[in-house]
Amino acid sequence: MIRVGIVGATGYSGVELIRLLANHPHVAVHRLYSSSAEGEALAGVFPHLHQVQLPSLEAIDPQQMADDNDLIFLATPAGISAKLTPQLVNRTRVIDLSGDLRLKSAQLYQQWYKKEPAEGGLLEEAVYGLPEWNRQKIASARLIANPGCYPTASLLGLLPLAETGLADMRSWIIDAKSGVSGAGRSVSLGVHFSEVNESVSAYKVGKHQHTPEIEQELSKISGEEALIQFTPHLIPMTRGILVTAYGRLRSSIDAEQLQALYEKAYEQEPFVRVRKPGSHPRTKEVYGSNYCDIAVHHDPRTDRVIILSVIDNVMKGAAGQAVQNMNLMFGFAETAGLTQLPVFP
Ligand SMILES: NC(=O)C1=CN([C@@H]2O[C@H](COP(=O)(O)OP(=O)(O)OC[C@H]3O[C@@H](n4cnc5c(N)ncnc54)[C@H](OP(=O)(O)O)[C@@H]3O)[C@@H](O)[C@H]2O)C=CC1
Ligand SMILES: CC(=O)N[C@@H](CCC(=O)OP(=O)(O)O)C(=O)O
Repeated sequence: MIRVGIVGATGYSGVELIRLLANHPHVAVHRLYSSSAEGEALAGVFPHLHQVQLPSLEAIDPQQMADDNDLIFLATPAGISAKLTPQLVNRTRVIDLSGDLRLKSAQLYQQWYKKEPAEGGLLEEAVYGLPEWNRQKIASARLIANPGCYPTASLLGLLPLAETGLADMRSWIIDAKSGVSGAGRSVSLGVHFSEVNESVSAYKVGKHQHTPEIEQELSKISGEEALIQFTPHLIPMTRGILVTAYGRLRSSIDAEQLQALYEKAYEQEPFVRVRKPGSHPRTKEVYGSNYCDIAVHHDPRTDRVIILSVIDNVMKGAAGQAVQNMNLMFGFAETAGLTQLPVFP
């Protein structure tokens, strides 16, 4: 059994990590840390955890945290990991769920997150934790930058095409919709029930912090500079992301070839399911699971490729993917603790 500590256990990704790790065969949830509720029981924050055996919330003390845990998950807002990780990484392993360590360029981080970047050495060392495309590096890493929720759905959808060199990497428009849990648990007017319910809105148009992350990873795999148009929308539901991506190819490919390309790319992957032609995945069909479901279409009239990709933002978009990364880092079965089927209906 490895000893795992979670910082940010009182948040949505943190409590989802607990749900997954409570049933993990090789993990003990050893320590929980909080910046606001030290000394309290987690069940005081989350009554659904009443009578579940869990450690109480402790103050954040990096020295002690490194001594006490084989792995620390940082399920904290942007800006925290940049400060905590340098004190942890030489002494324990770290999986950061925030955006602090995903961008290799400190200047891009500053520009899109409007915060002080982590030191250069950390940005260089952090391994981008998208297992389907970076499995080997993850397995030997001591520091993982867990991908963002929108990038996870977008990249799993686009990378098989990006890899072939067939796609025009400056032509892609990514239209994405997210449930409200993507914004985390803290209260704000933007996620107030009466403002979100029965309404759909775009936000951060042309300014969303996941834009450079998606471009960075598309560029890495395609070998050319990707430039995307990314627009996120908020939808009145709790969990789920639907990405609809539109792009052009440099040379024509028919629908059967496109389908075969995706089926081959993901045939060995436990968590990516390529749908049959004509099927349109719904967020409900991955709810509560670590699956990403993808469908690919070619519209011969406009000569555009349309990719649909759905995930549960708290699972494959955050905690589920973090557990998948942990499994790889520690040599456990990749699916350990992650075999839940989607909750349906
Ligand atoms: N929700 C989602 O779908 C996704 C979230 N993420 C990322 O994961 C991270 C966590 O997100 P999420 O769980 O939604 O966020 P929440 O807002 O739900 O929870 C974040 C937690 O961080 C802790 N925290 C706040 N300030 C500090 C601080 N100064 N020092 C230490 N801890 C602090 C809080 O716990 P306490 O008060 O107990 O310290 C809080 O409960 C974020 O970086 C987010 O962007 C990534 C992908 C998807
Ligand atoms: C619905 C909603 O608000 N979603 C959040 C998801 C991003 C997130 O979780 O932040 P990082 O991945 O950058 O850490 C947003 O759009 O900012």
